[in-house]
Amino acid sequence: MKVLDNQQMRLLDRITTKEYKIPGLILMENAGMNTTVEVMKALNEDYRKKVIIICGTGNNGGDGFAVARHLYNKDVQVKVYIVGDEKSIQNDAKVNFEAIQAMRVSIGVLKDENDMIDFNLDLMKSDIVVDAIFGTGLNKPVKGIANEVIGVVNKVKRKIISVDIPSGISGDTGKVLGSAIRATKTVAYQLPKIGNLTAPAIEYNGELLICPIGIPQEAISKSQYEAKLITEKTLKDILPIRGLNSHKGNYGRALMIAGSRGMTGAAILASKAALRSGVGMLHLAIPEELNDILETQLTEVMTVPFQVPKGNAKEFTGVEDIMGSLQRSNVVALGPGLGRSKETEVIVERVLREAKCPVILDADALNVLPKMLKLLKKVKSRCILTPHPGEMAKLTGLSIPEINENRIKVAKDFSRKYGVIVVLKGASTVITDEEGHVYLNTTGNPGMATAGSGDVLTGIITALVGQKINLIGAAMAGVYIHGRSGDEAAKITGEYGMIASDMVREVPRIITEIVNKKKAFD
Ligand SMILES: NC(=O)C1=CN([C@@H]2O[C@H](COP(=O)(O)OP(=O)(O)OC[C@H]3O[C@@H](n4cnc5c(N)ncnc54)[C@H](O)[C@@H]3O)[C@@H](O)[C@H]2O)[C@@H](O)CC1
Ligand SMILES: Nc1ncnc2c1ncn2[C@@H]1O[C@H](COP(=O)(O)OP(=O)(O)O)[C@@H](O)[C@H]1O
Ligand SMILES: [K+]
Repeated sequence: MKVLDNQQMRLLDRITTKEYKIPGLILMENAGMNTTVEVMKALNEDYRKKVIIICGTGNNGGDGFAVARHLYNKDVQVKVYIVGDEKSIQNDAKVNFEAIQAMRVSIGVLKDENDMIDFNLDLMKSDIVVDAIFGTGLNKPVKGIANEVIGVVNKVKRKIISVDIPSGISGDTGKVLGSAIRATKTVAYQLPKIGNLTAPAIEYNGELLICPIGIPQEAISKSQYEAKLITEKTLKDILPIRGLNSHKGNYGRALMIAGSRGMTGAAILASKAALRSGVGMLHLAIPEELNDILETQLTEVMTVPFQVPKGNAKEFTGVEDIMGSLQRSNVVALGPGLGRSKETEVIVERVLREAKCPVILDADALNVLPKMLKLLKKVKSRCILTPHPGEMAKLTGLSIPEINENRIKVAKDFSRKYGVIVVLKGASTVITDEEGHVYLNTTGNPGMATAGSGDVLTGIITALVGQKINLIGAAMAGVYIHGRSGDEAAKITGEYGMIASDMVREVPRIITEIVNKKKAFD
């Protein structure tokens, strides 16, 4: 599904009205109708409940007036408040404004401090608030009366339904411009905007619903977009159905270089996740002293034990055993629990110089990478990097807040500069490729903020690349499946107590569910 910025959304609206001859008023009517359905659900057919609709003077406010009209017609107790000067209401919004005036819907105007007294009283008596102050037209920080209104609405703890985007959130970036409504539910129109899907806005949306408003599919298919949202439908085109006559050789021979003393768990989690994601054969390179432990834990994995020198890393001849295995592999992943030793540096450097197959770099491989960043450009195959914001900070020299405020830009710039795929992890994971394409994932939950969760992701992506899924497809499918596995695990265990192994357990079921739907579809 396409994800647009404000300007792209405005352009799509304009094309719909100009080229497809669908008046803006029809779109507004659909938007109003669909939002009314959500308000009715929130009312739960209790007509004693009161609804306050706060409208700005632009088209977002126009949608709010349309909602007011429909609710009033259904005998719901509605009060509309306008933030700003009603004289500046124009065009489609004006049509709806004049309609509710003619219908004698109760309307108040909020221009200054004095108007806040009645508003506050009404707010206390209300059950549901519809937020139609600003939508995609917000173009500067919220100040003055609008800022005050947002402040009191957030404090009063009512159910809040935001129209298109929580007011105060930039549709372009997801940043809070001054202050923003913290909604219970957001009804986004036709397509999500960047601001609906990127942090920090995801804290403000509440439940996000995407409602069609009648923009023609053809116009959508031609429209420009900033990013694509990864959905189950995306995966149906990525995950292959296994041939009846296939054998393990068809599903890849992956090499995982992971684990060190004190961090064998990372190697175990990444390996199990890879096996549970369908890789044909998995080799795990680990320091020889850990071989027995890992062989006992991982029945189906073949280990590649290597010698680690006691003193001088220059005598690290064990790296040749890893390189030997690398030559026979069709994907290599390195980093989980590898440690930040000199040996890790040698391994990462040798893999980057010698690998002919795709390379997946995570965790400690990323931690030592800043010393040899230029090598990324020399890799014979393609690379996927899976940093969390802390690792990305080391790779870019930016601070973690700088990264989190500009997640898409940071990932995109890095992908372009070094010619790699970046999976910037965290709530709403961003994936970018060498050509500047951006993909967003919204599966997952805060329960996944637990040690080992990233190792599971690396395992899944490795297995998918091993199964010859193209790299960007594997990254997309990997983060989606990983997030869904986290969501399933949270349903059983809850977010507090879930651990990375719980996610691994859910991975095969999620993949099967998606592939079965694909089979039914085909
Ligand atoms: N055909 C269309 O264009 C459609 C638009 N729709 C709605 O229209 C919205 C976009 O409408 P608009 O482009 O009119 O803009 P908005 O209604 O989002 O708000 C912008 C209005 O507020 C003012 N403004 C912006 N930032 C401000 C600030 N910080 N403080 C005070 N005033 C500020 C602007 O000057 C403008 O008048 C969408 O989010 C959606 O809800 C829908 O009705 C569907 C159809
Ligand atoms: N709040 C959240 N919502 C969705 N996904 C999350 C959230 N917190 C963490 N995750 C996911 O969990 C994983 C954590 O990975 P990482 O930070 O590398 O953990 P570790 O190094 O302990 O394995 C990432 O894939 C991340 O996207
Ligand atoms: K809004």
